[in-house]
Amino acid sequence: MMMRPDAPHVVLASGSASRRAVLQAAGVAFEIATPQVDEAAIKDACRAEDVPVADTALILADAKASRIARTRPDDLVIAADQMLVCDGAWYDKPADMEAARVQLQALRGRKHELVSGMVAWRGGHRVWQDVTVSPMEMRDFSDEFLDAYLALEGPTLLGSVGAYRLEGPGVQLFARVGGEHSAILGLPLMPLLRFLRQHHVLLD
Ligand SMILES: Nc1nc2c(ncn2[C@@H]2O[C@H](COP(=O)(O)OP(=O)(O)OP(=O)(O)O)[C@@H](O)[C@H]2O)c(=O)[nH]1
Repeated sequence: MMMRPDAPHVVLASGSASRRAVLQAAGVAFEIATPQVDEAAIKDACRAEDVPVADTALILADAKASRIARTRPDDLVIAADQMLVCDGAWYDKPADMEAARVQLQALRGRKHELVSGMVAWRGGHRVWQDVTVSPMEMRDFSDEFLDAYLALEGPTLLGSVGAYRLEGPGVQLFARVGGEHSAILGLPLMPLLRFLRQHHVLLD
């Protein structure tokens, strides 16, 4: 591992397999803790109060990190939240495959943004935050393509805010994608790794 010998214990407060895989592949040693947070209720409240999408992502990430940090004051707790915005409308992880179809048809042929908020907590408070925006543009794919994609990927799509997985055949949905690959998958590594080096977790 690329960890400093005196590194604090790192905890990823997430139930996302994609985030876990991204951080593991980057050579960071960490423990997983899955926070119980009613994300939908927080999102609804933020939407009702016209909270900007980037602030909403940070509020959600804070909710996850603080739940875990409460019992681990000495650990470095990292959490993230990813919002999808298309022409001002917020989209969430689809509830079922029909919702995934409807969502992909809504995003087809249009631009959308993935807004990822990340926070780090230590000693009972936030010590770092980052917001990364990934500009995405879907091509105007056919219903025949969409049917084939949904049949191929199945329920794995329900764990993704966009109802797609860029790292698989989902890449065929796009005309162009912007920013870091890891940011699209839900954990922007460039800002996070920079912070981990600054916070004496990773070797510089
Ligand atoms: N595999 C994959 N996952 C994606 C992609 N785009 C978005 N996601 C996932 O979509 C999810 C966004 O929803 P969030 O509410 O931020 O996170 P979550 O899945 O609830 O997980 P928590 O961190 O526990 O909140 C994350 O798990 C992202 O990793 C992608 O292209 N590929």
